[in-house]
Order: sequence, then C-alpha cells, then structure tokens
Amino acid sequence: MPSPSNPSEIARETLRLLASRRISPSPENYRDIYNEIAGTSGNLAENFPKRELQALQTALPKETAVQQKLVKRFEQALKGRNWDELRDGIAELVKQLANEHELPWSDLFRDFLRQWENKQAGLTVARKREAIERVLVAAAGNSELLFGRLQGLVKSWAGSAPADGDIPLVDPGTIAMPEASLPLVGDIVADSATRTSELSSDLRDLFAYTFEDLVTTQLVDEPELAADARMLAHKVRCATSPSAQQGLLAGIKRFAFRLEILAEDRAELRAGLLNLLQLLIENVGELVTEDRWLAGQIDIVRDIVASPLNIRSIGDAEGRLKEVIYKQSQLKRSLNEARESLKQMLAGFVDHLAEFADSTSDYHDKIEYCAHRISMAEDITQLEDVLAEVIRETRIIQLNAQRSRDELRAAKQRVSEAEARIGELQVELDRASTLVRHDQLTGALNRRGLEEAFEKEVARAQRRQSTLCVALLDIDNFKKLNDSLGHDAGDAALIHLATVIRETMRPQDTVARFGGEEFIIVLPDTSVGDAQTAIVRLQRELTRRIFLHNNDRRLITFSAGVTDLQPGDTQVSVTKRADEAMYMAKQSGKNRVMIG
Ligand SMILES: Nc1nc2c(ncn2[C@@H]2O[C@H](COP(=O)(O)OP(=O)(O)OP(=O)(O)O)[C@@H](O)[C@H]2O)c(=O)[nH]1
Repeated sequence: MPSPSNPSEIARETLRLLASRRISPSPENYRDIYNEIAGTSGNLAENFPKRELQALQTALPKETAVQQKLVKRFEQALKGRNWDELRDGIAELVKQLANEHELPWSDLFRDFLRQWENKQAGLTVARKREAIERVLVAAAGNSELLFGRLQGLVKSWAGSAPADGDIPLVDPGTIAMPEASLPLVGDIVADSATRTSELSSDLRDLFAYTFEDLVTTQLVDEPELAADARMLAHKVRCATSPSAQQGLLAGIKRFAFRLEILAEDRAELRAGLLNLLQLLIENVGELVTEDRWLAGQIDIVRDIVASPLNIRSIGDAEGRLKEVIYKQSQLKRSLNEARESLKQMLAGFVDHLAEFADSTSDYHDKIEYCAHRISMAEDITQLEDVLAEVIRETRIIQLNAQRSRDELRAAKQRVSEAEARIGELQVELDRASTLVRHDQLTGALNRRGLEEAFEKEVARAQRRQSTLCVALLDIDNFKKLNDSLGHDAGDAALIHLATVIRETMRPQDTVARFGGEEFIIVLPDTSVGDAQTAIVRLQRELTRRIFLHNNDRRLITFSAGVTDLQPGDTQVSVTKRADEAMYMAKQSGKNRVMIG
C-alpha cells in the first residue's frame, strides 16, 4: 500500500493503526503514530524541553514584583508549551534585568559621599553608619529595594539642618577606624561607576567590618556577645545569595535585641553610679566627727570600682552608704547635744566659783574688820558683838561653800550621766542604723532590705520579660540544735548557713533572713526547675561544708519551697506560695525542695 501523502490520509491511516494495534487514542499516541506514518520526527512539540525549562523557571529571580510577574508569565507559557509566549517573557525579563542595572547607582553614590562628608545637626558618623546598617538589613539581597532605601536615606540627610559647630565624626567611645582597614566609602566610590555589580559585596564587607571590628570593641565585658558578633560577621561575609542574606535577618534582629538590652543595662548602671557618687559628695559634710567613717565610705566606693560592676552590687553599696551616713548624722547630732550640755554645766560651775570667790573675799574683809574691832575693844560686851558677827559671817561662808560643793557634785554626776548616755547611744546606733537593711547576725538582707531588693528584681524581670523565682528555706530541727548546743551555737549555725548560701548561689541572687531560722533567696532569670536544682545543689554543698562548733560536727539540713513569679503576684503572695511548698517539704520528711 502506497504511503499516504496528504495530511487527511495520514490522519485516517493513523486512526486505523491505533485501532489495529489496540493503542489507546490519546493525543500523545495519535501524535506518535502520525509522525511515524508521515515520516517526520517528534519535531518541536516532541522536543519541548519541559523539565529544563521548569528548572530555569525555578532559578529565575523573584525578588521584585516585576520579576514575580514575569516568572508567572513564564510559568503560564510553560504550561501551555507556548514557545512564543516563552520567548517574549524571557526577552522582557532580560530587559528588566538590564533596566535594573541601569539604576543610577553612580549618581546615588556621589550624593551619598557628599552627604556622608557633610556635617548635619545631630548626625554623627556613628548614627549614619547605624542608619546604613538598618537599610542593609531591611533590603538584604534586593538591589532595587536597596537602591530606593539608600536614596531615601541620603535625601533625609540632605534635608537635615547643617551642623553649627564641629560635630564629632565619631561618637565619643566609638573606636576610630584605621583608614587602611576601611573597606568602605573610599574603595567603593573610586570605581563605583564601573563596579556597581559588586555593590552588595562591598556593603556586606562594611557590615561585617562593623560587627567584627566596631561592635566587638564595645563588648569587652561581654565575651559571649562579642563571639556572636564575630560569628555574624563571618555569616554576613559568606551570605552571597539573596536567600542566605534573608536567612541572616532573624539572627541579626536577635543580636540587635540583645544589644538593646545591654544598652539598657549600661544606662541603668551609669545612673546607679551617678547616684552613688552624688550621695557621697552631698554627704561628705556629715563625715567630720570621725575620720574612720570617711575611710569606711571611701573603702566601699573603692571596692565597687575595683570589682566588676553590676547593678546589684551598686544598689547594695548605695544602701550601705545611706545607712552609714544616717548613723553618722545621728551620732554627730547627739554628740553635739551632749557637748553643748557639758559646756552649759561648766559655765554654771564657773559662775558659782566666781560667786564663791566674791563671797570669800567679802568674808576676808569682814574678818579683817572684826579683828580690828577686837584689837580696839575695851570691854567684854564689845567683844561679844564682834564674835557674834564673826560667827554669822563664817556660817554664811560655810553655807556658800557647801552649796558650791553640792553643785559641783551634781554637775559631776550630770557629766558622767551624759557620758554614759553617749556611750549607750553609740551602741544603740550601731545596732539600729548600721545594718538597717541587713540582718545584724548573718549580714544577709533583713525584711526591709528584702522588700527593696524584691521590688527592684520584679521590675527588672517585668521589663525584660524574664523569669524570677523565690525560694524559702527553713532549717530542720533547729530547736534541737539550740537546745543541745546552746543559743550561741544556734547563732553560729545561722551564720554558717548564710555564708554557704552566699558562696554557693550566683552573685545576682539575693539572700535575706526572713525570720528566726528562715531564709529567702530571690533568683532572677531562672526557671522554677533550675531554681529547684540550684537549691538542691546548695543542700549538697551544706553536707560538704559541715558545721563545726567546739569541735562538734553537726550536719545542718533545711527544707525549702520554690516558686516562680506569676502575673499579678505580690511579694506576699509569692512568699506565701513558697512557704506552703516549704511546709509540704517538711511534711514529707524534711531536707527536700518542693515546687509551689
Ligand atoms: N540561736 C538562735 N535560735 C533562734 C533564732 N531565731 C529563732 N531561733 C530558734 O529557732 C527554733 C525554731 O524552732 P521550730 O520553729 O520549732 O523549728 P525546728 O526545731 O527547726 O523544727 P522544724 O522546722 O519542724 O524542722 C526555736 O527554738 C527558736 O528559738 C536565733 O536568732 N538564734
């Protein structure tokens, strides 16, 4: 049979063959057999490289709205195997990419440089750098967006009022950048017109440089954060693709948040220090009665400056300083009063002495006159009168002398009473005011001190949205220890426990004596599980550091309740919960820690 030559014959023959070969009449099978009969290859439709084009479509950029639209069009064309649509789509995409490169980067850089070097009121180099960093983060990997944002930024700088005086190019405290190591403006601008395609790489370098060299120098006291900054710098350098840059965003935001917290802490620290210094200066006038007080004050400040600063130690020093100053002023006032009454007594006594001297010289004159009258007397009756006068004058002088002696005795008595009062006052003030916020026996905070510390910790936890735990400890069988070893041994045991607590817990944990043999520990930034673990660790430490009294070894144990601060809690409610948990610990056998 001759081969069919025209399309309708080929079509008919195709249908026949499909039937005789029992092949299902799908469009693909029809097309295959048609090609077979017509002697044509799979040609265009057959060769349509669907898989390759799909891979191409996946790789196409989709950052901007325009790009996304074009990719959509490409996808449609691909679905319909429409070569024409594909061709037009690709052409437009290429054109769009070319347009993107036509963004006037060199103009923008000229303006950028100009505004970078201009001095605007309130804008330091550090601020400008910060703004650039923000733009970089916001437009990571999207050059069109980056262009728009940078342009907006440069315009805002241009719109700022020029600075009157010399604005420092670098904020105080910011490290000056060694010119040789600057990977930024100079290099970028030198050939910005020819290297616009390398823009984001240069800006990445600038970004990494900021993290690695500038941020880390500000984090000498924060090695963990500094290590994170270096890690981020490394990641920024490696993040060449838009998706990698996008992936960096969350990390950078987290880092920025931590920097913000750190800045807040530092501000608080600075304010605390300033308060402390102010307090010292304001009250220096009070520190005149005894030099050792002044030395004590200075010692405290010296200690604070010598040790690593933290908000709690400054708060603690401030509290102690206030108490010392209070005591000092009280003591000074009392001493002044006592001195004043001594002065008055002395003045009174001198008056009496003068009076006494007057009356004695009067007496002498009178006796002399009497002696004269005796020598002139002619009979006994005349002598009687003179003698009576001598006796009268002598009595008067005797009475005067006795009165002066009595007054002298009374004054002496009053002086010794005043002395005793000063002594008592000193002891009383030592007891009452030296440790107003601290328990005198153990040196831990007392209830008042705890109240203040608790308030501060709660405010801090709320501000940072962090957890805060409270543990209440009660020594087990303390009465037995007191009864068997004596009250002094009991006191020594309390001191021992307070010492072990202070040395075992973290510096940021607050320790207070809540009552007789009860202690409270406030644990900031701690989950309730971790707080329980910390208190159990304290129990273990107590078994290691055994209490020794007159060579008598006694194991001190305690039961504890731990709870965390809940929304709406007050110090009373949280302490009550911890107390209930502690009670449960006692009920279930003592020497254990329960969560409330
Ligand atoms: N040495 C000394 N003892 C104190 C002080 N304050 C309270 N105490 C004593 O602590 C004891 C507490 O006894 P209890 O409340 O019966 O408690 P406990 O014997 O520890 O019994 P549990 O708590 O059930 O384990 C009492 O004997 C108080 O006198 C103090 O400052 N010094």
